[in-house]
Amino acid sequence: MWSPADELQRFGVRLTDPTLLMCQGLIEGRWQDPPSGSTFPVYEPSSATVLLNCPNFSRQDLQRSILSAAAAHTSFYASTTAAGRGALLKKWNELILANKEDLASILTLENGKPITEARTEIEYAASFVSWFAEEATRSYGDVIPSSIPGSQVFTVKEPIGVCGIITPWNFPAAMITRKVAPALAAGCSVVIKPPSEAPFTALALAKLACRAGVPGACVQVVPTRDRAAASELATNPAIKKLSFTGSTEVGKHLISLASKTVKKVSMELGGNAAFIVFEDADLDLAVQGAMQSKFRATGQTCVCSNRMFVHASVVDEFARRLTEQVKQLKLGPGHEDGVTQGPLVNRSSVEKVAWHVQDALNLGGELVFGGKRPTHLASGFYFEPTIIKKASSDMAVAREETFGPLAAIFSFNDEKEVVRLANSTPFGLASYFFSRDLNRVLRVAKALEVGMIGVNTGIISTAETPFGGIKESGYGREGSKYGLAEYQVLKSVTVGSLKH
Ligand SMILES: NC(=O)c1ccc[n+]([C@@H]2O[C@H](COP(=O)([O-])OP(=O)(O)OC[C@H]3O[C@@H](n4cnc5c(N)ncnc54)[C@H](O)[C@@H]3O)[C@@H](O)[C@H]2O)c1
Ligand SMILES: O=CCCC(=O)O
Repeated sequence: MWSPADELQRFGVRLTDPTLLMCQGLIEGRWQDPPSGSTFPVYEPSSATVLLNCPNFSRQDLQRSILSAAAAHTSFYASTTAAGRGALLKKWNELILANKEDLASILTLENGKPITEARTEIEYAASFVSWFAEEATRSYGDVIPSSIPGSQVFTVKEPIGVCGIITPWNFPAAMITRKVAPALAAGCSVVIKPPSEAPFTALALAKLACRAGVPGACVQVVPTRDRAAASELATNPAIKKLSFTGSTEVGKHLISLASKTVKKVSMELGGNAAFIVFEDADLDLAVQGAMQSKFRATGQTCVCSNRMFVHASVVDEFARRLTEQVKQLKLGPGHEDGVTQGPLVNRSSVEKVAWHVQDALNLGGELVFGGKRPTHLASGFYFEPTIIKKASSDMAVAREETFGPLAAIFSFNDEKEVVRLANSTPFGLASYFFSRDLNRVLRVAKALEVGMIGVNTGIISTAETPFGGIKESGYGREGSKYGLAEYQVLKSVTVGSLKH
């Protein structure tokens, strides 16, 4: 009998557990097809061919999913302790790690990232599950001395209810677990609308959650390509919390929809990270940080450095050393041995990078490396890792995130000037800077208007670090000791008329 996993053999991939690849949604606790029979194609980015067709659910399907998630939430919370939910998450974490190779294979096929990076993402995704397995049991309230004689005040934290989860394609596993794990830890149920470019990793993760013992109706996954249908998660009154990761444009639209029913909202939106190299920096460390923060996921992360500001006295040497490193990158299909840079996710992403490069060159930028689509990989969504010097504020790359492998190098002369340039964007997600001067480190860290800063490092993403932005990069924090509260409400209880 045909199974979706058979189709992967066309791409040279065999899963150890073929049942992880699901071409159905998980609704009302059951794996099912859309009543309409509708599907949409999901592409394999290195060949630009159809990987598989995914079920395309409707607004009505989302409505029944939300209804059943509401009933499931009530019994889930009533029948579990915090320790019990922690145990379910621990089991889920073990299953994710035990199935890392299959999950990474599915992720690479739908997203394009190299298999080594996909394995790292699965470990990163699992780290949120194990983190919140522990946090579940550390959700403390307060006892507050009352100003009213004979009264006592205490607080409890309760699950907010059904959560709508909408995630992007660039981290098909980690963006799911960073939201679902704290929601389940708090005792909520979730309805997930996975990215239509990469829905199969989310479905596989949900399958493992069910195997771990999470009730299917508490972790529903409803793929759809219909944006109007997906917006049900922002409008339906039974959804009490909307957690969205994606572009600022879509985030703003969803905030306005969610405001009609005053939902609690978390928004992890776009960035435009500055990466600053001061004259006193360790240049080799700065180049290493640039490689980590620029070329991870082929430049398609919200925390990717987008504008590299390098002090004029070291800019040529920095560009030379960066070019040496970029020459070592191997571009190709994610499943091929030794590949370090995969394709972009789709054609429009390639067009955006090509446009940013052309615009920079038209406005006086100097091409140092790359700059075009590679001719030997013409069939996929590829763009060469690219370095441009002499970037300036009038270029598109200065205003918008490229979301691709373009390192645009600007030069600067003094600290105040570069801090002003770094902050001159509506976005405020992440920044990086390199300096050996402790006073400068503290001064600049204070002055940068972002939610996350990397000092002398290009890696800032871990389960224990609060993840999130300010300004138009959003609000709310994921991961860390703050992540659980996003899925809880605080209730205060005043007990009066106490007799002594
Ligand atoms: N801050 C963060 O943590 C973070 C993390 C990853 C990505 N991002 C941002 O995400 C963007 C790239 O991802 P993308 O292209 O998938 O973003 P996107 O905003 O186009 O889509 C994100 C998700 O929203 C869905 N969606 C789109 N329109 C919708 C609508 N009208 N109603 C309901 N759902 C809708 C998409 O199908 C997808 O699942 C970048 O801007 C990136 O910076 C931010
Ligand atoms: O793309 C944004 C998320 C990436 C990360 O968690 O480091």
